[in-house]
Amino acid sequence: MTTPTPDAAVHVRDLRKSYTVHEKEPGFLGSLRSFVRRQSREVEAVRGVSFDLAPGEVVGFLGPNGAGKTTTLKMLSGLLHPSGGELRVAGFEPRRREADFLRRITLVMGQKQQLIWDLPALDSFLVNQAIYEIPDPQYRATMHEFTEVLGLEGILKKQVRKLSLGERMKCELAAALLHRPRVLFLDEPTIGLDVNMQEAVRAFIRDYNERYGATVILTSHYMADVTALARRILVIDQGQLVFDGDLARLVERGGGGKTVRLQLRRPVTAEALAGYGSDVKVDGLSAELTVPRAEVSPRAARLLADLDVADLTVEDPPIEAVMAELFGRKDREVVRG
Ligand SMILES: Nc1ncnc2c1ncn2[C@@H]1O[C@H](COP(=O)(O)OP(=O)(O)OP(=O)(O)O)[C@@H](O)[C@H]1O
Repeated sequence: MTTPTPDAAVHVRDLRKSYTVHEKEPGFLGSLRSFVRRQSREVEAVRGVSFDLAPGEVVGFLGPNGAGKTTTLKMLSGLLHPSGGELRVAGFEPRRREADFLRRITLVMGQKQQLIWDLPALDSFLVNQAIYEIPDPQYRATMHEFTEVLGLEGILKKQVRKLSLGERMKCELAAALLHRPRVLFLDEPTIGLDVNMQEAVRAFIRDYNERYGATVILTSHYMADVTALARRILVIDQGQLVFDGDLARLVERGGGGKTVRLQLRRPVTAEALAGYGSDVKVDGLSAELTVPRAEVSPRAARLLADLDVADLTVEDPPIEAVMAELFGRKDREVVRG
C-alpha cells in the first residue's frame, strides 16, 4: 500500500473496475439457452489508473466513448466499489460514503437529474438543505450568491418540468453545490446546452473554484469547456491513462504539425502550395496547409518570400485532432507532460 501524497485532495493508485456482463444470444432459442446456462464475461472498464490532485486544482478528464471516465467518477464519489486499487478523496475512502465525505463532495451528471420534476427547483434546494444540514444563514448566503452568478432570478419558483434545458442545468448545478463541496466531479455538465449557456456554466464553475478553492474533475465532449477551465489534462483510453500533463504539452505532443493560414493578394493553386506543406486547402484568396512543428519558421519565411502574402497566421491544430491522434496510438504508456 502506498502512502497518499500529503494534502492531495484526490489520491488514486492502480484503480481498477471490472463489470460482469451477462450475454444472451438473440431470439427465443437464445433466451432458452441463456436460461439453462448463463453466459457471462468480464469487461475491464478501468485498468490501473493512478493520479493525484492538489486542492484547488481543475483537471480536464478526457477520453473517447467507453474509455472509463464515468466509471472512474462514480468510484471517486463512492457510487461504485473499485475491483482493486486505492482511493482517497478529501482524506476519505469513498466507498464508505460517510456523512462527512458526502458533505465534501458532489457529483454532477449532465445526463441525469436530481431535481424533483413536478416541483419548483426551490423545493429541491430545501430538501438538500435538510439532507446536508446547511445552517439557515449559510443557505441564504449561498442562494444569494448562486442566484446572482447563475442568473436564477425568476426561474426558481417554476416547476422544473417547465424549465428549458439550460435553466434546468443551472438549477441542477446550484442544487449540487448548495452544501459548498470542496471536491467536484462534473460529468458532462454542459451537454446539450447552447453556446451561451455553456459559457454561463463555465463561468459559474470558474467562479466557484476561485471562491472556495475547490478541486474539480471535469469531463466534457466540448473542448471549449476544457480549454477554458483546466490547465492539466488527464486522458484515458480503454481504461488506462495515456496522458497526464499540461494542455499545452498535450497539443505539442499531438505532433501533427501546425496549421498555417494565408491571406493572399494573388491567387495560387493547391499544387503550387504542395511544396510548402501537406493538407493544402485553397479557397479563392485564402489558403491553409499543415507544416511540421520544427519547420514552421523556415517554411513561413519561404512562403512570405515566394508569394504575394497579405497575412500569415500559425495555429495549433484543434484539440479534437490532437486527441484523435493520441487515441490512434498503439503505445499505452502514460505520458506525464
Ligand atoms: N453497468 C455496467 N455494466 C457493464 N459494463 C459497463 C457498465 N457501465 C459501463 N460499462 C462499460 O465500461 C466501459 C467504460 O464505460 P464508461 O461509462 O465508464 O465510459 P465513459 O468514458 O464515461 O464513456 P462516455 O464518454 O461514452 O460516457 C464501457 O465499455 C462500458 O460499456
